[in-house]
Amino acid sequence: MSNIPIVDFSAWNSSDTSARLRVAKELVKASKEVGFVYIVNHALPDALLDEAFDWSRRFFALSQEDKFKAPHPKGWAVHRGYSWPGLEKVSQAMSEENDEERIEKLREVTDYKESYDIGSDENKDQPNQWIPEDLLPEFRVFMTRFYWECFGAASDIMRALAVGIGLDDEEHLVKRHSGHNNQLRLLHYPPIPAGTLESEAMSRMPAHTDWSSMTMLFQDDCGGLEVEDPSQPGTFIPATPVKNAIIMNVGDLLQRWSNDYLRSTNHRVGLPRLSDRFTGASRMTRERYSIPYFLAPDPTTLIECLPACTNRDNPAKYEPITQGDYNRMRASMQY
Ligand SMILES: O=C(O)CCC(=O)C(=O)O
Ligand SMILES: [Fe+2]
Repeated sequence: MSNIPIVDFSAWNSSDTSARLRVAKELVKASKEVGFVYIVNHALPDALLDEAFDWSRRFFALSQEDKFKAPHPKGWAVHRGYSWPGLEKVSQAMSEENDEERIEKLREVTDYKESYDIGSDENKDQPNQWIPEDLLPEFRVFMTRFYWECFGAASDIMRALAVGIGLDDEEHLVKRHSGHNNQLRLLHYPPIPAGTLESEAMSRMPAHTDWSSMTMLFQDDCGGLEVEDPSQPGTFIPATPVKNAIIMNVGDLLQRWSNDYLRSTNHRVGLPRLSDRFTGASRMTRERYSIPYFLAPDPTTLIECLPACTNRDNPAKYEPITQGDYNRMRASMQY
């Protein structure tokens, strides 16, 4: 079993003030100490999550030619549509001088995954790249609904975080997220010979932090997600799949916003954990599906130290920055 705390969210939507406060405090304690938490008894029905994974499987089962009808636009400015294995390279790098040479080096190990990114249709800066409707009828309708259902659940989590941090206004964080700047990502890690992961010739997803405000992650039963142990840097603990739980993690923006009170923790995806991870002579790993939902404030939102996270003895550590500027700084290294 892993050491990632589990928070039962059912009391959050009750009228019992002290039970609500308890949920909020538990959530913030986990976000402070580990940066990752399983949330159970949340607002998203099991059937909805099953359906999301069904659609994801159907999407990635389309032919390469069909998936290429909604390609991720070239460059880093628009993060929507289909990314084929090897296109994206996750890294911790920040944009600096001599980027080209550094990006070349980073790309030497391929991330063996494919993804499809979806946002709000009203976000004109990040136009969705839908596949033609007849290829997968109702896919767009479902994903649009799922996107907004996820935002509803995320809003509850943000309210609980605000209360747990001790902000006067429960809506403080929600008010800064209209929902139109979030990103829903379908991820598929195809089967791969275990040896190529072991020798690090390829990776599923190397260690990184998210630059969201927070992320909700859904995963299938394959396993492989690992979280850096805050008490032992460099050691990773498995985020064992818990059916229909939301794995919530704090992103870099919320860490910065909270003056490092909440922790944005390194995580990665490696070999499946389960005993049935390999098949055949070439030791093919199981394929894996996951669905992260990255929450981001609106681009003009100024990320400046939350009032409850600073005092005379603990001054603000970071300059205020808009979400847009921060995102540009990070995203330009990714594609
Ligand atoms: O696939 C996963 O479980 C993790 C994905 C992830 O960390 C990310 O997309 O940032
Ligand atoms: Fe991540």
